[in-house]
Amino acid sequence: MQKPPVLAIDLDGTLIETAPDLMGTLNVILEREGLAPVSLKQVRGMVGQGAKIMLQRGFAAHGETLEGARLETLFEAFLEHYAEHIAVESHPFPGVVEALEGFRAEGWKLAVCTNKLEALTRRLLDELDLTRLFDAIGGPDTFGVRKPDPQHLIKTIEAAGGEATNAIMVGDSAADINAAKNAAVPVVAVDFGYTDIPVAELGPDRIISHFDELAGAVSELRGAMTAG
Ligand SMILES: O=C(O)COP(=O)(O)O
Ligand SMILES: [Mg+2]
Repeated sequence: MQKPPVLAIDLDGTLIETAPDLMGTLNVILEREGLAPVSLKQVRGMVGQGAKIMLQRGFAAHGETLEGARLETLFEAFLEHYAEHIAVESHPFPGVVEALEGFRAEGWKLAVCTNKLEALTRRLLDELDLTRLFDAIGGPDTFGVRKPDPQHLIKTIEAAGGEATNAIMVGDSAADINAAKNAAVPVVAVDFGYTDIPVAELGPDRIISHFDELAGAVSELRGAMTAG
């Protein structure tokens, strides 16, 4: 029997506007270390490779290299503070819930494929009452691989009950687009997320500016898949 189609979706900057809360915690850590806060605009270019890299980028913005034991200590502090402040301002982007409910009604399985740690992802989705929408959640620690490694995407799709040959990825940054390309999964990019490089330069198959454009983009890609 054919497996159901899977929509695998990135979290930060694609499903959820998390930058304000990520910035809040990053700035608490920077202040503790005697450094000035970073702006929301800066943070939007730092997210996508996981919180540890974001923390390093926050220090790099001040010309500081953060590594070794100090990195690990501050990363622990970051996780502790962020877990307690994960849904202060974070909220789904407009149209997310309606669009995803539409896909579910049509028989799609939905999966989150994120470089945010799985426990934090679950906590955030629980707080926003969104966990119910997803058949699988794959963080970088769930399978021990992280985007742009294609295995992160492939294993997440399989955990949702599907297969990579019958799936579509939605994301906001190079990690997402490259993971999808590496897995030969068509990819839709949102242009309102977090990336230091404009998504148009990263070669996604489609670009959308609102979740109400997702169904149209996906059916175009499905048409191309069956035609090809
Ligand atoms: O935590 C991050 O930096 C990135 O998370 P994302 O993969 O959901 O964008
Ligand atoms: Mg993202």
